[in-house]
Amino acid sequence: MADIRVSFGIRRDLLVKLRRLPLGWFTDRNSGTVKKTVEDDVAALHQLIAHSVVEVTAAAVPPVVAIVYLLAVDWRMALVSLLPIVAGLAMYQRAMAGAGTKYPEFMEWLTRLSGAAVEFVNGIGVVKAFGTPGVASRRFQEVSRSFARFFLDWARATSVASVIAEILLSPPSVLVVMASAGGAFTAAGWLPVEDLIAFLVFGTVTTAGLMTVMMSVHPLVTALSVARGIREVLSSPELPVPADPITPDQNAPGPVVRMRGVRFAYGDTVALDGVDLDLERGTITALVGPSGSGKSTLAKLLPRFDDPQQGSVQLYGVDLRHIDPAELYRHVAFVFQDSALLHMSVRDNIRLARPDADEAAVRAAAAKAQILDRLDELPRGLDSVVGEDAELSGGERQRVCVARAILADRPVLVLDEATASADPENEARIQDALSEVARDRTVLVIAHRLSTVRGADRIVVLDGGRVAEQGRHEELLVRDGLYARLWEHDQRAREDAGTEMETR
Ligand SMILES: Nc1ncnc2c1ncn2[C@@H]1O[C@H](COP(=O)(O)OP(=O)(O)OP(=O)(O)O)[C@@H](O)[C@H]1O
Repeated sequence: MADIRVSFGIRRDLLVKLRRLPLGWFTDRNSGTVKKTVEDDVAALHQLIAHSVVEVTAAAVPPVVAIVYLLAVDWRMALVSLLPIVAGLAMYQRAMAGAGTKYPEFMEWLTRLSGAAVEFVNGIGVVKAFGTPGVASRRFQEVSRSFARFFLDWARATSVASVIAEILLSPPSVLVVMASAGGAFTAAGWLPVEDLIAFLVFGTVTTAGLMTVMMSVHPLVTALSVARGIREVLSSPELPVPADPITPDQNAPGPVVRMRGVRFAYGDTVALDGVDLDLERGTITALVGPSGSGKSTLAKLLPRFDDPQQGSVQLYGVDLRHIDPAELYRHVAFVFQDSALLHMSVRDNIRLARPDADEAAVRAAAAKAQILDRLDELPRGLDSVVGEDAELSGGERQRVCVARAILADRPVLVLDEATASADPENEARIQDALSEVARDRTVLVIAHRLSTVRGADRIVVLDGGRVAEQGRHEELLVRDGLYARLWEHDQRAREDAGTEMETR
């Protein structure tokens, strides 16, 4: 019972914590890692509390009693009999040296290995289509090879010591030592024969029990590393929640979103360096810029994935840090590349924010997101379940997320345009979906392909974490700066892709 209470308590603390952590914390970790901590790791701790502790205690009692008894019978003989055990434990200690650091590393390798395996399996479709099996399996092979190297080195370093430990601690070795020492003691007249029998009978108890104790050390080491992981989650810094939250007024004059002097760094990497940005009511603002220029970092500050280290992000003139998070999400919706679909029907996925939305509203949102016809083609239409019979491409999944955002009907939307499936038809659909979404809304879109956002009200070009230039498409082309270069590059890539399609 105690263990169930403890596991339940830890899980509850973890879930409360997860609700308070900034969304940015989750983007730094994949959902597998979070699940592992909450479910698997807590289960491992349960295993420890429920089983290992009891097992270790139960296994330790007989040898301790036997040793005390033998010491009482004849302390000199008892000390001699303990020699192989002391030597065995010393060897074992040597074998386990470094396990405290090696074990977490071993667990990390397992996570990496399963990640690479999942990637490999997921990529099999592409492999079949393009016929380059070597490329896809290479990463998996590399990871398994490095894992094998790590494991062999570790095993080699410890195997001799652990084999000697096992031999020394095995009942036959103890018996051999006891029989020869006991024989000598008896011959010298130091030990009566009946006491020698007591030694031979109870002597093996000491080592058999110790072996069980040592077997249980393995789950103990696991549990310690698990406990470390859980502690790390529980001690991660939370997003400060305002004591006296301010409710923003949607009708406040001025821009809907205002960023001033925003600076954000990941450790030493400065991602944003003094960014000023206004999002005017009912407009689409496109963020463009070379890879790594800070687009995602900037966009994620608006739904408060993290707080900037300097400067401020305001919604209707109120700093996000003064707005209650639940209130913030009544105003701001977001669709990022990794926006997840849940394991439920497509319909329930779309109406996640409004579970009572009727069929007409769900279909209207899907139509606006340019995904309705595709969903109707699924085996069970909108009843099809994601992960079962609703097989959707990356771009399609994202359009389902857009439908969800449309139905949620928040006045501000942050959208990271899908990089996947860049075919012209998809592109046209994204553009249509965007103009639907933008009706009466304030939209910030990260554009990976400039052609989808040439109609945006304002294009903000980021470079090295700063706003390099901003304006409408035509204005920026005339300036002949970074945007003009990116545009030219984009056009050339499209032409090349077009030629490639034709020659196929
Ligand atoms: N979680 C993170 N930890 C450390 N550095 C990060 C992290 N996320 C981004 N960065 C770094 O911050 C900088 C800005 O990254 P960001 O992802 O915002 O750029 P981006 O313009 O969105 O790039 P892309 O177009 O490739 O998605 C880059 O130097 C990037 O390497």
